[in-house]
Amino acid sequence: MTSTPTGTHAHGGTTAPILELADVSRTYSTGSRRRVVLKSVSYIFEAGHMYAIVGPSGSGKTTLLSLASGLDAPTSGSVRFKGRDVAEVGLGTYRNRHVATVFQSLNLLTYMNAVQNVTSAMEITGVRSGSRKRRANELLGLLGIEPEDRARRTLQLSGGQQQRVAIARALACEVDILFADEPTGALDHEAAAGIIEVFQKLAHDDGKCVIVVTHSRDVAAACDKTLVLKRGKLIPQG
Ligand SMILES: Nc1ncnc2c1ncn2[C@@H]1O[C@H](COP(=O)(O)OP(=O)(O)OP(=O)(O)O)[C@@H](O)[C@H]1O
Repeated sequence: MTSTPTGTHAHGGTTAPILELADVSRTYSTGSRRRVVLKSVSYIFEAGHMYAIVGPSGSGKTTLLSLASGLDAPTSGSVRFKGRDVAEVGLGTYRNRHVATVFQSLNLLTYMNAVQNVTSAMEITGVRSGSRKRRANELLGLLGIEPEDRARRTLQLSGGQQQRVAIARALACEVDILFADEPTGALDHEAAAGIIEVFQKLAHDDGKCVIVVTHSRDVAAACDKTLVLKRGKLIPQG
């Protein structure tokens, strides 16, 4: 999809640079061995767009997501949110207030039920207490979690249901950027299509920036832009 000079795109929403990777490198050192996973990666992500990051296993996709979401800091270069270095914003503030992440490992609180998982995340991001439970139920419903399953501890839910609860939790945070690492990995075709539709609405109707790491061709095809990570470089396709 192409942006017009006025900052609108084909879906009618506005676009604006929201996240910038500026000359970002990440090196891991284990013993005497140094491995450069990202080499001076620069890219500007815009609000209102959905991006796919693809690449071979071990190419550094999760590393890139960790840096962009403030979980990890680059060895050199900077990650900028709305023009400010996230180190200056504070990694904790950036993670809690401005971005939400669906991890491959989901990180659900398994002793809590689905609704509690969603509302506890809202508490951290400062969503008004009066509306939390209603919004949690709304999102879980949207993602196909039935009322009786919402009250069960997430440990008792299937892998696909847990993945959808993790997505509901991320959506509940009302942040500017949503990161997701293989968000459809545990889902069948129909459920995956539903998730993709939710992500597209989030980008195109609500003006969020959605960045998805995926091995799925279907997910990549549904995104506005695909970026390939290969030999430490991030290469836009098309
Ligand atoms: N904490 C770490 N310490 C040392 N090396 C690491 C660390 N995290 C990742 N690596 C290495 O960095 C490289 C990139 O890993 P990363 O998990 O980012 O790749 P990926 O593209 O997400 O892989 P996959 O598609 O298999 O999930 C790999 O060689 C990995 O072994």
